[in-house]
Amino acid sequence: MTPENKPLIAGNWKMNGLQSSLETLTAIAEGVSAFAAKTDTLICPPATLLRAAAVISAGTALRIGGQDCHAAVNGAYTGEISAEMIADAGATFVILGHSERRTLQNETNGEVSYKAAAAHTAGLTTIVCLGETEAERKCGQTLDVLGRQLEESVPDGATSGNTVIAYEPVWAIGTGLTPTTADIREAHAFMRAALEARFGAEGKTMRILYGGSVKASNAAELMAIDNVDGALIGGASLKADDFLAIAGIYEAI
Ligand SMILES: O=C(CO)COP(=O)(O)O
Repeated sequence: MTPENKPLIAGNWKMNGLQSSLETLTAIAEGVSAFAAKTDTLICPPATLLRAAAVISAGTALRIGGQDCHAAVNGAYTGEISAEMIADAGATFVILGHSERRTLQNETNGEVSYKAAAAHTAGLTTIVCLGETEAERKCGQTLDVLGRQLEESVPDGATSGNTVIAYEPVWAIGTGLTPTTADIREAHAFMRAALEARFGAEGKTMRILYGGSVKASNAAELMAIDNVDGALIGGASLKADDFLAIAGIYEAI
């Protein structure tokens, strides 16, 4: 990582969060300042809370992101949200290609790449998610899948400033299961090499997060693995204490 690229602890609230959840966001925004010298922090709430979250976090170290955007700048796309709208709400990041979207919305690598290019144009930093299914892992295809997803989902023009990769094995999401340390090390080393081969120095410093059943009890061990530059957290980001416990682990390192 470059000096300006600290580890990133990011929370994905998925389809969770009402106006009352802004109390949690406020507690997180207040709490992360203690770790800001060593760690970047981000919460991606549902779209309905984006603007309020951006207002609450303004002036704090906490960054706010969307969970998806459309590839088009604007137009007749009922129900969709553009990258520019996310930026206009005050957010600076967007998660793209999450496996829940790849699976439920049949989102393809190509679509993720178009969305990422649109997000970069709007000035957003993208978190491009990838990861193998349980069946792919069992067939020994994990690295092939990661290589293809990286190649096809990350657009040309990606830099260490505008792009973060998140490795989220599909079978580890919300299950309490995580890959072994050796498996994560192998996957992240493989992705690092692929990013360097394609993006040179930028690929060397692009952050690669691990996601999938990250909790306060396993975060320190997971974040200590080579080429793991932070975490993308689902369930454990919904409670301020849990999220802050994870965001604080770099203080001890
Ligand atoms: O999908 C995830 C984050 O994007 C991970 O979810 P969990 O942390 O709940 O396993």
